[in-house]
This record gives sequence, structure tokens and C-alpha cells, in this order.
Amino acid sequence: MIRTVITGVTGRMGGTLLRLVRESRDLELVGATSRQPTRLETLGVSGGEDLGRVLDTARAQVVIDFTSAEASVVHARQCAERGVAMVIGSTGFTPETRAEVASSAKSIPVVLAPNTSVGVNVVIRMAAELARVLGEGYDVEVLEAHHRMKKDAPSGTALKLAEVLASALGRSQEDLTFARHGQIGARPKQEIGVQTLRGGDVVGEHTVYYFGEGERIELTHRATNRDQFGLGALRAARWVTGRSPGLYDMADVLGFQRSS
Ligand SMILES: NC(=O)C1=CN([C@@H]2O[C@H](COP(=O)(O)OP(=O)(O)OC[C@H]3O[C@@H](n4cnc5c(N)ncnc54)[C@H](OP(=O)(O)O)[C@@H]3O)[C@@H](O)[C@H]2O)C=CC1
Ligand SMILES: O=C(O)C1=N[C@H](C(=O)O)C[C@H](O)C1
Repeated sequence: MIRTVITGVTGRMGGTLLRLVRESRDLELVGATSRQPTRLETLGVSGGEDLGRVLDTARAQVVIDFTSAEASVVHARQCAERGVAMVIGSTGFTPETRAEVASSAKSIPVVLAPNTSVGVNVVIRMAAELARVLGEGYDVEVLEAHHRMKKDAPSGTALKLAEVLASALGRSQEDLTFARHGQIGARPKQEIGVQTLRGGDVVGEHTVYYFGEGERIELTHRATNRDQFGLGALRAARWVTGRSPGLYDMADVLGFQRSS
């Protein structure tokens, strides 16, 4: 059994992960964190507010962390100090906070993935391949929609899609456009637009549009509940436990070749 700690267990993903770990045959929950520690007892979970303290007693092998970028930076440091592997699903990283996680990953294995659903990761791969095959004759745009409680925008997945599309098309970060308003003029050929919708209880939807002359291709993934994110995170936890230190992503977990 893989000795597992869940951070932010009282969150949306935390609750999903708690159920899935309990249902699994090979992961054992040995602790959890919450900023509302009184709720842990109700959930029948041992733990507290501070991950460092939880790890000092739990003898954990892996921490699954879906909290926030800022919290994940701290959690990664705490795991690195104790030699505990990590799966980080939080989004909203800046280049600086990502670099801090990379620094922790010099001493522990960390899977950092803005989307742990296997389906989304297949779509990310297909999106890059489609862009490569279609080439320059198509205007590429990414649209994402999420629930009204989501704090970061665009989603980590949309940013990842934009990154792999830019790489596939030989474009740079400067070609990404995150909003349009006013007298913007004709669309620059090189542009990759990334747009955000927020509302209701949308779990997570991503579409890549390839607008051509006289046709349009749309590649869409729609999550209708959070289970696939959770199941992918458990898969990543099994994969990362016992690995060499390093910063990994879902492409590594799924054994994709490094072409995108
Ligand atoms: N990789 C993937 O596949 C997916 C990634 N996500 C990402 O995971 C993260 C969590 O999403 P979701 O579960 O919907 O969000 P929630 O707000 O429901 O849960 C986040 C949890 O983390 C805790 N938390 C937040 N900030 C801190 C902090 N600074 N210190 C300690 N604990 C903290 C929250 O505590 P409190 O309740 O007290 O606020 C809460 O328990 C987001 O970044 C989201 O984008 C989400 C779904 C899938
Ligand atoms: O916050 C969410 O809910 C989600 N966040 C992830 C992201 O930012 O890409 C993944 C998923 O779509 C749900």
C-alpha cells in the first residue's frame, strides 16, 4: 500500500481524491491537511493544518496536492525537506512559483500537471499534432470554460494547450493573446488567442479551434465530473512513488514520447 497524504482535503478536488483513495486497493490514506482542521474529524481523517507537521508523523510516501500555486510551493518545500514524492495538480503558477517547485524537485520526484485527466492529456497531444499537420493556413484559438468559483484564468490546461500549440507552430509566448477589446485591427497571422468563460458549475471545458478558409475544426474536451482528474492523480501517485528526483508531467506518467 502506498502511504498517501492529501492536502486541501476539504476542497472540491480534495473531496474527490479522498473518496477515490478510499476506494482504491493500493493507496492508503495516512494523513490530510485542511485550513479548516475541525472538519477533518467529520471526514474521519487524521491530520491538521500544516503539511510539515502531518508528514512528521505520517511516514507518507506521496502527497497529492490540489490547493493553489502559492500553497503548493510551500508544500513542495516541506516534502523536499522530508524526501516525500508529490503530485501537484494546482494551477495558477507564475514562472517564479514554477521555478520554486522545480527547485524542490531537485531532491524529490514531482509530477506537476495542470490537468491529470488522461483524456485531456490525449487531447493536448492531438492538438499539437493537428496544428503541425494543418500548418500555417489556420488561425488557432483556445477557449476554456469553468465554474464561477475558479480563481485563476486562463485555466492551467488552456495555458498548457497554448504552450504546446505555440511550440508545434514555431511561435513564441509573445504570440499568445489573452483578451480582445476595442479597435484591435485585423488578427495577426501568428496570434494564438486564449479566451476564458466563467459561470455556474461547469467542471472544465476546453476547445481548440482551427479556423481555416471555408472550414473550421474544433477539438473539445468536456469534463462532466471531477473523477477523471482524481483517477489520473492516483495514477500519477503510483508512478511517481519511488522515482528519481525530477520535475515530471502527465506525458511522463502516460509514457508519451517527448514530441510536444
Ligand atoms: N490538475 C487538475 O487536473 C485539476 C486541477 N485543479 C486545480 O486544483 C486546485 C484546487 O481546485 P479546487 O479543488 O476546485 O479548489 P477548492 O478551492 O475547492 O480547494 C482548494 C483547497 O486547497 C486549500 N487551499 C487553498 N489555498 C491554500 C493555502 N494557501 N494554504 C493551504 N490550503 C489552501 C483550500 O482551503 P480552504 O477550503 O480553507 O480555502 C481548499 O481546501 C486549483 O488550482 C485548480 O485549478 C482542479 C481540478 C483539476
Ligand atoms: O479549477 C478547476 O476546476 C480546474 N482546473 C484545471 C485547470 O486550471 O486547467 C483543470 C480542470 O479543467 C479543472
